[in-house]
Amino acid sequence: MTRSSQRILTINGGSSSIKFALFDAESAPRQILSGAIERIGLSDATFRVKHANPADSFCRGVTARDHTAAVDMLMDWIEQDAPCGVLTAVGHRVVHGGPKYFAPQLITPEMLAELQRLTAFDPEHLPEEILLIEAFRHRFPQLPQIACFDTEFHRDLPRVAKLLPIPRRYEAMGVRRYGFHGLSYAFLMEELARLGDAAATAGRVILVHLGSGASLAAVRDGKSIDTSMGFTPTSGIPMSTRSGDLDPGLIGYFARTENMSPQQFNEMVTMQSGLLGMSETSSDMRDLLAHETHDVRAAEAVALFCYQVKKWIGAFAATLGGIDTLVFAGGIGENSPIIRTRICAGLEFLGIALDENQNTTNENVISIAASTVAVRVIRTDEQIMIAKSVIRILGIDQHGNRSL
Ligand SMILES: Nc1ncnc2c1ncn2[C@@H]1O[C@H](COP(=O)(O)OP(=O)(O)O)[C@@H](O)[C@H]1O
Ligand SMILES: CC(=O)OP(=O)(O)O
Ligand SMILES: [Mg+2]
Repeated sequence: MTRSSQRILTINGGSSSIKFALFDAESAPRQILSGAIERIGLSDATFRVKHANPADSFCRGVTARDHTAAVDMLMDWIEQDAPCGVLTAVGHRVVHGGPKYFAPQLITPEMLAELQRLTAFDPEHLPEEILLIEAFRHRFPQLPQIACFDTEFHRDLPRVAKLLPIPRRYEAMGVRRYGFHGLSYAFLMEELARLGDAAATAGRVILVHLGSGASLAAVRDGKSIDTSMGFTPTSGIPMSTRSGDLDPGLIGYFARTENMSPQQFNEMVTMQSGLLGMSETSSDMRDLLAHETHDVRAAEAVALFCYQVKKWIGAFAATLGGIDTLVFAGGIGENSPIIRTRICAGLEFLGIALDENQNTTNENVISIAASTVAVRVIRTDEQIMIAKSVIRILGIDQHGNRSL
């Protein structure tokens, strides 16, 4: 088979979107296109593709009433229209692997059965991710599929950061802190190393991933030593629609006063809270920034978000014994100077000082030269991390040939 004809598809399935990318199947994968089906389940769902060749790029309204319809649409497009070549493998981001799965690996029927069992660990991500894997298996039964777990980066958290202060017996059932956004964090650490930031291998780094889901990681000498998300991705800082950490007493309070069931509580803290819950208008940070001057709810949502991120940076500075490098990533972290300014305001005592000109234009380094902390903005890329794992696991060489 010729070098250019083989492709790897990477998939990042979320609760209302399927993001994907196509790569050349080569030892150093090159992205050919990226795309997404978004707003699945809503009347204004879209299917968009971004390709180096504008003629192959598009964004169109589609009917995608659920994930089954959306993945069928994606597979039809791959079979019929995509500048796809021969699909060699599919790599999936799988948010939770529970206590059993961390390293990227070939998806087997046994793993799928175990992931089904684990859906209680992450009912917001796993059911859709399993559905996507099953759909590809059904349509392309010979195609190898690889799972890349978001928990791997935090696999060796120190014991004190893994434990939950609840009765000990639950730990044996896998109830502990895991941490997520690991593909993004692994990419950021590779980028730091590539940029020659010494803290990437020997130093104290705080990674701040602010997307729809958002979390922070404290990294010492290249290893995650704590992270803001725990047992599920609902914990930590407030997010687009997730609450982040809450007083556990609320569960009993709402059960008594509102007759709220566990399912309703879960729905509230995952889908109706965070920026959306506080603002009562939007889960999108851009909307809130546009309305904060005339809508106190938007202003308070933004203020609480920045305050919580600042608090976690302070906590992780204590955990690490100081900071050498602070990295902002994710849709908010990469694109919003005002949010970065508000988060960093008052952190001068830690050695963090932003260069407002550099910050305003989203430069790679946004701290002043005299700042003892290098503050960076890095465009994260979870898809390339998946593609690299697929290539490694299938033993694909520089000519696109598989050895495994
Ligand atoms: N220029 C911007 N200013 C502020 N927020 C932004 C900007 N661009 C994107 N965002 C925010 O980024 C978030 C989405 O981040 P992203 O990493 O794309 O999410 P996902 O986790 O779904 O991949 C949204 O809240 C969006 O408002
Ligand atoms: C782990 C997680 O929160 O993922 P996402 O940001 O895609 O929701
Ligand atoms: Mg995300």
